[in-house]
Amino acid sequence: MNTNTEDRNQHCFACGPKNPIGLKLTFREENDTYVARFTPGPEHQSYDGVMHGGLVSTLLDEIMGGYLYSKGLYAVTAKLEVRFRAPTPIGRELKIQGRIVGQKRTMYEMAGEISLPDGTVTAEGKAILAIV
Ligand SMILES: CCCCCCCC(=O)SCCNC(=O)CCNC(=O)[C@H](O)C(C)(C)COP(=O)(O)OP(=O)(O)OC[C@H]1O[C@@H](n2cnc3c(N)ncnc32)[C@H](O)[C@@H]1OP(=O)(O)O
Repeated sequence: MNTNTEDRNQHCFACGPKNPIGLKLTFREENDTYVARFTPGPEHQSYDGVMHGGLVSTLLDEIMGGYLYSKGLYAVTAKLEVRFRAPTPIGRELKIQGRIVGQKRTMYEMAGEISLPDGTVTAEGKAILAIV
């Protein structure tokens, strides 16, 4: 683990600006929801034209964990559940959203969602994050 606080998380696969093969997500908060947008390319696919399910899970993991991190809470994912409702297509802008659902002591229950410009939800996430 990198102990240099200046450099910490700069190589995160999902959001690190210094990761040359990362997704380089950026975020904003809207009405108690964390939001990012990402357009997957051919390098992110599994079957032809469909985003890889592991990367769909990465987007959901990041939006939920990143939201807590943005609030100054350093959390790790203790549990992640993904429901793949529809194929997530390559080449269309995805809206990724995450929010806090509940909290018990150091455990946060989070929810996430990925949707297409027409509002179709392609994946939903539920996660338990542990503050460390
Ligand atoms: C910019 C940053 C954005 C980051 C977004 C991405 C985040 C990530 O992907 S982080 C990487 C993936 N995650 C990890 O590597 C985490 C690895 N796991 C761990 O570090 C530990 O297992 C950790 C911290 C989650 C829990 O460890 P520890 O505190 O020792 O707890 P543990 O002894 O397992 O459990 C204690 C209690 O916590 C609760 N708990 C632990 N895990 C869970 C869980 N998954 N669900 C519900 N409750 C849980 C339970 O009450 C448990 O008691 P019991 O075992 O009796 O049910």
